[in-house]
Amino acid sequence: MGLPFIVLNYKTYLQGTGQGAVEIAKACKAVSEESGIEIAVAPQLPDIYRVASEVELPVFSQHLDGIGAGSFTGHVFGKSIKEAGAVGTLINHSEKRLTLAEIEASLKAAKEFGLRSIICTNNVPTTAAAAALGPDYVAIEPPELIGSGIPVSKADPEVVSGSVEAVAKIDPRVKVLCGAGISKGEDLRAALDLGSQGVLLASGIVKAADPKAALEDLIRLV
Ligand SMILES: O=C(CO)COP(=O)(O)O
Repeated sequence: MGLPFIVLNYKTYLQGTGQGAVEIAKACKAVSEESGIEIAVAPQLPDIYRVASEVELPVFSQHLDGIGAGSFTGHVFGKSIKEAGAVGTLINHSEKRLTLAEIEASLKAAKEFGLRSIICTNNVPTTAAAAALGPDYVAIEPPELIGSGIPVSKADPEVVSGSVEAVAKIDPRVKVLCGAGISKGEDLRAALDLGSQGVLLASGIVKAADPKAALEDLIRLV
C-alpha cells in the first residue's frame, strides 16, 4: 500500500478562517514535503483563492452544487471554485447533507470541471450507494463521532472495514477515506490497518495550539 491521503477540513473554525487558513495550509505543506504524504486542505469558500494563491498544495472546496452557469444565486459553481484554484471538492459532508439526486448532480459537476471528488457518508449502506456513483473517494464519517475526539478507527472499526469491503465489491477504483475524531498517529495507523487509504479530519489539527506539531504526530506511524 502506498502513502495515505490526508484531507484537512477547516469547517468554519476561527483558526482556519482568513489569514489563519493560509497559515494552516503552510503547516500542511511543510509536513507534506518532509514526509512525502499528500495533504489537502478544505478551507471556507471565500478563502479558496487566498490559500491556493499563497500555498502550493491541493485545495478542496467544502461543497459544490450540481448547477451550471446561469440563474443560481448563492450556489457554488464548479467553474468558479476551479478558477479560484481548487482541485477538488467534498460533497455531502455531514454538516452539508444533500439528497441522492443532488449528490449525483454535484459529482457530475465535479467531473465536468476536472475536480477530484470526495463523497462523505455516514454508514456502510450510504458508502455503498456513494461508491456506485463513481467518485474518486468516499469518506465514511459517523456523525456522532465528528468533533468528539473519539477516533472512528477505534470506536467503530467495523464501519471502516465494512465500508472498505462494500466499496471493493461495487467499484474497486473508488478509494476509501475515513474520518471523525482522528487526531493522533495511532488513529491514522488504525484507519490504514482497517483498509482505508487515508483520513478526512478537522478539529484535532485546525484547533490544535500548534497545527504543524499535531500533523507531525498524526503521520508518525505511517
Ligand atoms: O467532519 C470531519 C471532517 O470532515 C471530522 O471532524 P473531526 O476531525 O473534528 O472529528
